[in-house]
Amino acid sequence: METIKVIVAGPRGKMGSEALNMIQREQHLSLAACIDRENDGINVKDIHGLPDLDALIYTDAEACLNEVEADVLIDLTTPDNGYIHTKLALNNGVRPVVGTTGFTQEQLQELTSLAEEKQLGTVIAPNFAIGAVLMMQFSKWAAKHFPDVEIIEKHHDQKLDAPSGTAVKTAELIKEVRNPHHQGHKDEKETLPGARGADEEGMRIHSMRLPGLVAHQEVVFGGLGETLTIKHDSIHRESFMSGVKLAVEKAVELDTLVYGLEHLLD
Ligand SMILES: NC(=O)C1=CN([C@@H]2O[C@H](COP(=O)(O)OP(=O)(O)OC[C@H]3O[C@@H](n4cnc5c(N)ncnc54)[C@H](OP(=O)(O)O)[C@@H]3O)[C@@H](O)[C@H]2O)C=CC1
Ligand SMILES: O=C(O)C1=N[C@H](C(=O)O)C[C@H](O)C1
Repeated sequence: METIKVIVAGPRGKMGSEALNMIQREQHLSLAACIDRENDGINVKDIHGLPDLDALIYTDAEACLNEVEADVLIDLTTPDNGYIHTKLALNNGVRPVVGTTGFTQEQLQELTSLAEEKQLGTVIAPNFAIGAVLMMQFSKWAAKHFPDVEIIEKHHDQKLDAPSGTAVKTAELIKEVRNPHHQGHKDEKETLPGARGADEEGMRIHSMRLPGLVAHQEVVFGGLGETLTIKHDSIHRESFMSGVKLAVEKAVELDTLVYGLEHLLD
């Protein structure tokens, strides 16, 4: 397999540092550069806590994507910056692999059109953990039989977006098989606003944020005299890295945008 040259945006972050470790472990991946918010021009290996990899850090994303010869950008930053980086990558012939969540539907549509226009493989995956992808697929299957469903996602308290990208994607998959309808009593009233969570075509989504959590989701279905709970827990961010690696390998073969890792699995 040819070496794939990768730029990582957000190298000091919880996910970005895991991605650097993964690149260091994989012989067919090499780090071409990093996009960070500080330490312009410094080598990655000179930053305490980051792996011993030879590549310059850029604080100017545009300059990095313009100057550095790279095949793929892995973006693990924030919703606003991730969107800007993805557009810059596509406009500079670099294939984006995006784990960053919190993009709007309009942004996703715009990026889909841009990837198609440029014919550049792009992977945007709200969750790279294989177990989470299965949890979402199982939930879509269950919703055919149990149309009353609530999603409870639980994350660490540094998370910027709510609901999580995974919860949004789960709801989208369920909506493909579930007819919109109100859940709960027709005269139900919230005495504390928000008590029933977000309302997505009648399906409720609840977001919990606490220190100590990593990334967890339960999809609870209710039927006559029974409930079904489909649950996934990421207890370490290593759980996402086999999916990131797969996305990088597939991005260089694709010529359109793929939204969700399920499209890359057998
Ligand atoms: N798809 C998936 O499987 C997963 C996705 N995620 C998503 O990945 C993203 C990152 O998560 P996480 O690692 O936990 O978050 P962190 O806050 O730990 O990391 C984000 C990093 O991005 C940096 N950053 C912010 N703006 C820029 C910029 N303009 N240029 C370069 N770097 C920037 C931050 O720097 P600073 O510290 O200076 O602000 C920080 O180091 C989130 O959107 C999260 O939802 C997370 C886990 C799994
Ligand atoms: O911010 C996180 O941590 C995570 N974000 C993604 C999301 O929004 O779904 C994936 C995973 O849940 C971890």
